[in-house]
Amino acid sequence: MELKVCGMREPENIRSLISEVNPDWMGLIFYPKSPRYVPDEQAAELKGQPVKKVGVFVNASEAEILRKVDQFGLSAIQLHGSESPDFVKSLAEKTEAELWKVVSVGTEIDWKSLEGYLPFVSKFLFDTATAAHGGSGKRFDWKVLETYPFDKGFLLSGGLDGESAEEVLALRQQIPQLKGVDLNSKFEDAPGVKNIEKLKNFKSRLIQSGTNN
Ligand SMILES: O=C(O)c1ccccc1NCC(=O)[C@H](O)[C@H](O)COP(=O)(O)O
Repeated sequence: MELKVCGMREPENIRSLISEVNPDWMGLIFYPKSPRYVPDEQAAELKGQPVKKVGVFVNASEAEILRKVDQFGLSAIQLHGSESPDFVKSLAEKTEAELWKVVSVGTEIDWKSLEGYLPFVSKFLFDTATAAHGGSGKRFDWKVLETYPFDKGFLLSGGLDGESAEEVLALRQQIPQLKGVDLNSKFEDAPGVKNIEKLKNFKSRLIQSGTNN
């Protein structure tokens, strides 16, 4: 299973994350209204960190996204707003970075509306719909994923906590397209500061169950 730890910002905390947790992905939030917002001034320090970085954007312009890809050395772009398939297509023509489309989940999902993204995204990420867009610490009802109709892999997000590992693994038995998890506010000591022990514990629970691949 892939592990993404989102909302990182503090250099010391990032160094501990990489050396002690070694996630597949580290999320940097470029949405100015987020309490986890990463300002441009941190680019020089964060760009060289030895972990794949995914930038989180909410309805940002194409130029802004491409600038951050370069500045921060992003390997992936997480589109967390209402970006259209045409917007994603245009971006795909201009960057080598992977594109991830977030699906904000309320009570149901219109699978047909996601078809237009399929040629351009490497994965979907399902998160709980809230006014703040992300980082809510709230779960949605995972039952809506039981009818997931595509081969494309996806990440599960939204309110995952230390107790979620076993439930995630059980869900993966049902839905093999579930390729990984996205951890954020439930693993924080403060916005943008992760509790490394909690993350290590979660990861070891995934590994102990023998499916961390
Ligand atoms: O985390 C934020 O502050 C945030 C704000 C606006 C858009 C996206 C944001 N986070 C992106 C993520 O991928 C989070 O990990 C995801 O929303 C899950 O967060 P949580 O429910 O706290 O686990």
